[in-house]
Amino acid sequence: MKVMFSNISKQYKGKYALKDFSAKLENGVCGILGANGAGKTTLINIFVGILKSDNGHVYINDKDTKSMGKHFLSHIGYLPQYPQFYKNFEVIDFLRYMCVLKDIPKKQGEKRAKELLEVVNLSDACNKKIGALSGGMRQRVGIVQAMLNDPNILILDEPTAGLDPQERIRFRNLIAQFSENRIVLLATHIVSDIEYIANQVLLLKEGRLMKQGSPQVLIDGLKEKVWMVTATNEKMVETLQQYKISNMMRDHGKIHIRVIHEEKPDAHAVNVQANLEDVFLYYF
Ligand SMILES: Nc1ncnc2c1ncn2[C@@H]1O[C@H](COP(=O)(O)OP(=O)(O)OP(=O)(O)O)[C@@H](O)[C@H]1O
Repeated sequence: MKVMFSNISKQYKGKYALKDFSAKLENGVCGILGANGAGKTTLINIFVGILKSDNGHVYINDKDTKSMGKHFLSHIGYLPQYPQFYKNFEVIDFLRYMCVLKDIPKKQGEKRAKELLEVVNLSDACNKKIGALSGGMRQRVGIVQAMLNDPNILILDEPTAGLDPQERIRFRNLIAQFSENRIVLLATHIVSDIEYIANQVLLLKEGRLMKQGSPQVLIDGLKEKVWMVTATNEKMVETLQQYKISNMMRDHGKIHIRVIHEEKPDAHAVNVQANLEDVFLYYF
């Protein structure tokens, strides 16, 4: 599978939400990482056809999606940022309903729904009302509905918002599992959602693509730019004012400060291994 975004722009009231966005995606997990308001949802909405761009094109396997008509949707599975569920529906009835909307034949849909519920470990909740599920279980129902039509592009907009750490890890593992032979496009501002599973990361800032690459390539770009400074209270204030700080920890009366800076911030500063969170802070 190949997806190409070509020079996509979108303005709201004269302000760019997305400007000349171009990128190529291939099979695997692609994380779109950006702060609030960076343009992630705008990009996704344009991709799935909810929103029209002012300029630009999206291509799937070199075909312009504008020329693909309804057929385009058979490629797509989509979990929106704020999915709406019918709380009084049982899980299985909701999935049957989604099959109807997606034009999936009854028998095939039923089989697929049950298989997917098993994969996401929700078989036992099949006849539970959606309103009685936890946030994490509801998100898993969301991913099942997105996968019903066996899409080769799965699009997830902030899928782990509101999940506890255990559910977040479970969800992350599921996404990694679903990324075999398909493109998973995952928008988030939570670095840990993609740090370990993304093959490619797109850093989006104020509607523009700042940087793109594998997590390792992005991390390597910060080589010798992340430092550990051990400080006293007095020096801590000075360091906080002067530098970008990615972490701070007090330990036995000392303060360990993680500084992101081009040059050694202090004679005793020690160079440390960068991580994706440092990359995020460096560019934002
Ligand atoms: N319907 C709209 N009308 C006006 N401005 C909008 C509209 N939708 C989005 N915007 C603006 O476009 C910019 C990009 O918004 P978008 O929702 O795409 O960002 P995001 O990265 O998804 O943010 P978040 O992480 O908060 O969901 C923001 O400045 C936002 O205020």
